[in-house]
Order: sequence, then structure tokens, then C-alpha cells
Amino acid sequence: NLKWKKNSLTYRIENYTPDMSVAEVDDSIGKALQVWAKVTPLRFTRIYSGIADIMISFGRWAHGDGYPFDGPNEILAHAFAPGDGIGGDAHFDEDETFTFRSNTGYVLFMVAAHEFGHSLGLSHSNDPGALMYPVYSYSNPDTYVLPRDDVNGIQSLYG
Ligand SMILES: CC(C)C[C@H](C(=O)NO)C(=O)N[C@@H](CC(N)=O)C(=O)NCc1cccc(N)c1
Ligand SMILES: [Ca+2]
Ligand SMILES: [Zn+2]
Ligand SMILES: [Zn+2]
Repeated sequence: NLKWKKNSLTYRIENYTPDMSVAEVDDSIGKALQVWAKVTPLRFTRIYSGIADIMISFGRWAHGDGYPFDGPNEILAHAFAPGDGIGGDAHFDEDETFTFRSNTGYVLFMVAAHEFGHSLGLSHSNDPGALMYPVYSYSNPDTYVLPRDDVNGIQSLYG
């Protein structure tokens, strides 16, 4: 597990999905980062231009890296382990329907929280209750508590 050598990280939202309002995307991303900040010394600062540690974008099919998306469902997003350049970046498949709070479509907060686990150095967990379990499951973002397996995982890196 590669990890960030610094606790203060920047992020930039490069573009937006038409599925949600700008404010809903901003809120979902911010809250998904806070899930991890709450249990580590990590701090996230948003920037609006230039290169951030965690560059966040929506794309479909071939979108500039060697890992094209696949249309609706299956792959929902991917993120790269800590490092320079594409390291830490998170890409979301624009062919998915992302939602804010409802459980019709994929809740962006949930997918983003999972992807940022990868951005911080976590791999998948085989604990079905874990956020880092490979398969998406819906949880209410307003009452979301990071499962113990994920807390242990991230604190083994940054505790
Ligand atoms: C091999 C990887 C590129 C698969 C990809 C993933 O794990 N990205 O982090 C992915 O999108 N997996 C889907 C699998 C699926 N279609 O259920 C997923 O939902 N991952 C995101 C996710 C979101 C929220 C919670 C959890 N546990 C997983
Ligand atoms: Ca897909
Ligand atoms: Zn990508
Ligand atoms: Zn994953």
C-alpha cells in the first residue's frame, strides 16, 4: 500500500455530471473526503485551478488514461493509488446515473468515498460490510458511519 507522504492534500473538481446540481456534486465530494479526514490526520483543501493531488473528473469510455469505462453499470469509477501525476486521481463513469440522496441510481457520495479510499492507498476489502468491499451498496449519506474494517485499514496507513 503506497501512501501520501504529507497530511495536507489538495483536490480539484475538474468537471460536473449533468445528473446532479453543482452544489450537490460539491457537497457529495466534500463529505466523501471528510469520511476519511475524520479518522486520520489527513486534511483536504479544494483548489479551482492548476494541479491538485486528487483531480476529480467525470468521463465515459476512453477518457485519457489506459483504463476506458464501459457504459452503464459494471465499472462505476476508478481511482489511482497515491503518487505524482495521475496518482490519487478519481474518475467517475459519466454513463452512470449519479444521485444525491435517493437510492435510485448510484449515490455519488458513496462511490466517491469508496474511490477516495483508493486515492489514499487502500485496496479492496473482503469484508462485505466494508466501504472498500468491491461491490456498491447504498447507505444513507446523512447517517453514514465508516465501518470498522475501513477505519482499521486507513489508520494502518495514516493512524
Ligand atoms: C475493478 C475496478 C475498476 C472496479 C471498480 C472499482 O472498484 N473502483 O474503485 C468499480 O466501479 N466497481 C464497482 C462494482 C460494482 N459495479 O458494484 C463498484 O461499485 N465500485 C464502487 C463502490 C462504491 C461504493 C461502495 C463500494 N463498496 C464500491
Ligand atoms: Ca460503467
Ligand atoms: Zn480514468
Ligand atoms: Zn474500488
